[in-house]
Amino acid sequence: MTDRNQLSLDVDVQHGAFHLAIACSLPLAGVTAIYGASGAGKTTLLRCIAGLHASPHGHMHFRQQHWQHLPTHRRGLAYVCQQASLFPHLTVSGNLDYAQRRARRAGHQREEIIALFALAPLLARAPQQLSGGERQRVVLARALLSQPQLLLLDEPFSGIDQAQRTALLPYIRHLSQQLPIIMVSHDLRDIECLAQHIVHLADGRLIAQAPASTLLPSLRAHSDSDRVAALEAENIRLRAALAGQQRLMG
Ligand SMILES: Nc1ncnc2c1ncn2[C@@H]1O[C@H](COP(=O)(O)OP(=O)(O)OP(=O)(O)O)[C@@H](O)[C@H]1O
Repeated sequence: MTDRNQLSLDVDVQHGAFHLAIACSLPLAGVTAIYGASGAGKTTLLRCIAGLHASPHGHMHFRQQHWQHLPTHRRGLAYVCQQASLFPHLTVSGNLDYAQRRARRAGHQREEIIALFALAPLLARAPQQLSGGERQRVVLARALLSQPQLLLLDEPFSGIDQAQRTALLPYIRHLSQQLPIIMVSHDLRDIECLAQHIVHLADGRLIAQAPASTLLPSLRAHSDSDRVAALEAENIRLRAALAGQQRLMG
């Protein structure tokens, strides 16, 4: 049996040529960030936790419950995928009502959630009338209406601009004081702002996991040198293209 405050997992998933094999225990407090480059397997790992990818030979324990063979809807979690959408034909209020009707337990906290996400002025609007940040607040509120024990967020800031991102951060920080969050991100700024613990993946493998304060300095140093290398490569490409054009023009 595992610690009550940990999610312990051992997953092994093959997607064509991609192989994810991860065994670790994640703290169930605050925000745990799953970090890595594009294609590292972050979303695949999150979907395994959600029960959306089967890993028949592994194991998964959440607060001493066996999750290995439990379907998604019985795990008591909420999963907010990248660019999660709202029903376009329903207002914000209608979207929340729909989620509440589908919740397993009787929802008594609708008003609380509306206040928490400052949604009162938006209730009568259609999803098309919301900014990206407002839409994300509704998506998070909708996820919370199911009263989850764990919230999974896949790139919660994708598709929204810097100002909206800054406005959304305190909502997620506040939520993380109420329930554990596991968040996928490839952006160290988000992780710095939110995460207490980091799981670093590369090519489907666990590279490191540690408290954010321990791991962030080395991740920052790596990401700076990656950025410099990418800029240099772009510079070389542009100079070669320019030289080619000059040759063509004689
Ligand atoms: N259903 C699938 N079938 C086949 N290959 C898949 C499937 N899902 C993901 N992959 C592949 O698995 C690898 C990991 O994908 P995943 O989405 O987990 O990476 P990621 O780290 O979340 O990347 P990103 O940051 O770009 O979203 C990728 O090479 C992807 O093409």
